[in-house]
Amino acid sequence: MADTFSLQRVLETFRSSLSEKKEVYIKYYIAGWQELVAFMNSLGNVFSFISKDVVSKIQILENFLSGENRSHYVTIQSMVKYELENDLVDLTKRGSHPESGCRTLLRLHRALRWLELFLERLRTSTEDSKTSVMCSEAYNESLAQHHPWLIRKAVGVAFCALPGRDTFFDVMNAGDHTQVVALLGESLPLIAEVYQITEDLYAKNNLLELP
Ligand SMILES: CCCCCCCC/C=C\CCCCCCCC(=O)N[C@@H](COP(=O)(O)O)[C@H](O)/C=C/CCCCCCCCCCCCC
Repeated sequence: MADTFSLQRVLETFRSSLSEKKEVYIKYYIAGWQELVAFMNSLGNVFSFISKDVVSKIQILENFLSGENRSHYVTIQSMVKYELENDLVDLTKRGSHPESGCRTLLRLHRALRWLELFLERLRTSTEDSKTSVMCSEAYNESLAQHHPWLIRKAVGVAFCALPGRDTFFDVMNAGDHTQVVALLGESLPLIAEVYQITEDLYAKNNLLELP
């Protein structure tokens, strides 16, 4: 991973995550999240409880990717098939498989929806738009529905420490504001496609509420 965040690289990793058959490569999906975590770390310690959670989930998936059953963890589709066929997923309450690939990836999948909603707000924002408002609106429409009160409160506090819109645009390292907006316009359909493919797969297999 490079030192400085670049929106272009996030776009490339999510683009690489889609196979010709429209399956999602876990390796690149994780790489996209690693880029985003690097960005979040650059925002300061107030976000460390969030990035630690993402890093631990990335680590769980990386262990599957390099473990003895790695051939089943190439795509999200192959992972779901393998874990379901071999009863490796806690479907209704946490039991012998508390850290299955399916439930771990589901947490990142829900966060991807937050990202999509937030970036769409950023893309269409105006000079006086507040990142904290855009972030919390996107959060309330997505992840918040899956988080208990205490987490929602902590996340609300963290949002207040977000830098302004101009800083976000600069940190993306994608040129001037017009170029950033154009790149966001290119990135969002890709992120949305990866999200939708995963959502449909999880819905088809009744995996959207894994404990
Ligand atoms: C393109 C540049 C601009 C955007 C860059 C954004 C970078 C964001 C990077 C990561 C986003 C956060 C991902 C959060 C994943 C949360 C997964 C989750 O829901 N975990 C909870 C449930 O897990 P289990 O307990 O069931 O294992 C866990 O309880 C949560 C813990 C921490 C709170 C997570 C809050 C997420 C808030 C999302 C907004 C992040 C704001 C970042 C600001 C840029």
